[in-house]
Amino acid sequence: MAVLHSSLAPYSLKKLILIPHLKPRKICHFQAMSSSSRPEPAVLVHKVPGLNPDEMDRVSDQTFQRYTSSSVKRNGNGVAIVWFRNDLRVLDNEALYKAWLSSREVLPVYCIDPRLFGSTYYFGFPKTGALRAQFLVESLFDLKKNLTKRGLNLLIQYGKPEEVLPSLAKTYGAHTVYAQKETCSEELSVEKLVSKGLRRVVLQSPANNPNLQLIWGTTMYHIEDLPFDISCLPDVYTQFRKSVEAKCTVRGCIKMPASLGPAPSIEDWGCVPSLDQFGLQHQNVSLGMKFVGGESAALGRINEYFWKKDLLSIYKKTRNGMLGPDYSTKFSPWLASGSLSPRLVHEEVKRYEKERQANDSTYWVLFELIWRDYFRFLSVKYGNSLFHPGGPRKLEHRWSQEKTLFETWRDGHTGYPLIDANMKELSTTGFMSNRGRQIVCSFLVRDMGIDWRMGAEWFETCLLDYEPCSNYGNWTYGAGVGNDPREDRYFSIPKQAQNYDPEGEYVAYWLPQLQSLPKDKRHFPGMAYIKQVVPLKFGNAGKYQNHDKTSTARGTNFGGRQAKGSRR
Ligand SMILES: Cc1cc2nc3c(=O)[nH]c(=O)nc-3n(C[C@H](O)[C@H](O)[C@H](O)COP(=O)(O)OP(=O)(O)OC[C@H]3O[C@@H](n4cnc5c(N)ncnc54)[C@H](O)[C@@H]3O)c2cc1C
Ligand SMILES: Nc1ncnc2c1ncn2[C@@H]1O[C@H](COP(=O)(O)OP(=O)(O)OP(=O)(O)O)[C@@H](O)[C@H]1O
Repeated sequence: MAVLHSSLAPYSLKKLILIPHLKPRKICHFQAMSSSSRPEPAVLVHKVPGLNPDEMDRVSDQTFQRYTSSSVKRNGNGVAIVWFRNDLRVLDNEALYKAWLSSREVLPVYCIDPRLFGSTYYFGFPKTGALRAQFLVESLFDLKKNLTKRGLNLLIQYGKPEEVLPSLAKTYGAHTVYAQKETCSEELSVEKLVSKGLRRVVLQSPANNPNLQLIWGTTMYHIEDLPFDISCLPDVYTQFRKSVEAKCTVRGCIKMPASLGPAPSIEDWGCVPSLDQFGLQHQNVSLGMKFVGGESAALGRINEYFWKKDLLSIYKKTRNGMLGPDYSTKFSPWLASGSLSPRLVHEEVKRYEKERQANDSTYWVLFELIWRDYFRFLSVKYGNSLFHPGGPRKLEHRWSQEKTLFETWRDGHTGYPLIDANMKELSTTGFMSNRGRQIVCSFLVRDMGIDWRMGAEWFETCLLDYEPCSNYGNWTYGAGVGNDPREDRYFSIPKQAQNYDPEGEYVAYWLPQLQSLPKDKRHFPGMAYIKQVVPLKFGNAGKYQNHDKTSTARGTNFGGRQAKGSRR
């Protein structure tokens, strides 16, 4: 399978794949592996959230108090395991809550599954890039801290869940493994294997009868509250939104007990791993935004965006921006890892509307979260077709898989500053604005004619907020193979540049060589910049355009899993 980027070669996790139970080297202090022990970068990097550690602790403690109840009573027996997946939080975590209710002791576990550090399906990119891995490490560290504060801890195990969990269930005599339900085939197959592994435990020691309980928890609207059967989910977003808004209510957050302990007695809970244990090298964020992983940071970001800076009240006017932390909520990395519950965001929006103001902007954050729900539910309805070239609509289209051309897009060398700046932001920070994502998607698919799955898989590698449903859902939508009622949604670069970066500030931030140019030349700098690798499909960039068909990058196709892709 082709691995594209020679500098990404150390991503392979051969060591861990060969020795799945490899004991991690101990690094017990987060400082030892965080960027804070490294030299400060020379240029300004915005930490998100921008709160200092004391403020973050205070905000997190206050939010925990608000969503905690002392009146819940536990009435279970024995040991229950919580298998943490993409729900790396304590608040509003139904799997954790149910495990606590049904037991006397809770064992929280996270499995570092080597498959997460393998390759993407068709094109062999790293499945998890270094920036998202760092975000995961920070999230685990924070989860361990928050669980410990509540009388538990987090057992971090190296290996496949289907091997780790049955073995733990047997050792600790657990009656149930609780986990958040996933919806895409890779995760569903792991769920099946875990169930199978637990059944084997029953055969080996019939007194011990552990089973897997999967609990819905990723969306704002609960799947059981939808006003239609999931097989009848409306295909068009607006119909879905109107239907749920009219007929469903968002459930309130689960109030968690103040103490979740005790945990079974375990001598060595282990430490949070460092990046080299995933076979990855630390990547310093040198420009743009550095997101801090974990539930405490997520709660800090809500506080900063809603209450401290009052940005929620102007969200609808700013949300299409591209530069800096303030134009949008930036909740997505925490929502994707489950450090933040969408219901908690909903409840905080409602509290803000009551205590400060309700307007179009406060509503619009919920409107966007409904998009997130929509893509999640679509994955249940459409299954793997979300990942197939023809998408849910099974549309036939001949895509190019030209490697060299794709690489100009991936590396930000297309000759179009708006594309190049966005792609550089993605590889430097693991984030790109929603506006940017739509523009680079349209360019790859419609101007370059490249297979949308190459773009989607590159996003899968890089994004901090990577989440299969939103990523592949948006890519199929942008590529015209999803359920977009508008055919051929083309994003014209000159028009997007004029509307969303009229002064060229964004492109000059990411491409410093443009800073000395007059503002009106920054998007089409002609000879002062790289040659454009392809002409625009609906060009019209007038005198600024510098395309020359002979300069178009041409190269070989990818090896990848061509046959599999093209048969659809
Ligand atoms: C090609 C492409 C790929 C994408 N891949 C992902 C992905 O892997 N993971 C991901 O979370 N989002 C993805 N998005 C959606 C969107 O770009 C990000 O959610 C958003 O930019 C995150 O920034 P924010 O939290 O500041 O968003 P805000 O504008 O503040 O929105 C609030 C929240 O609403 C949700 N949301 C907003 N827009 C969308 C959308 N179009 N689809 C789904 N949810 C949305 C997100 O959870 C977001 O955090 C993708 C969009 C495109 C066009
Ligand atoms: N969490 C995920 N992240 C990324 N991709 C995923 C995820 N879950 C499933 N997929 C994708 O789903 C697809 C499953 O493969 P495939 O389409 O071949 O299965 P299938 O529909 O069962 O195929 P077949 O009908 O040939 O058996 C792959 O493209 C895989 O990458």
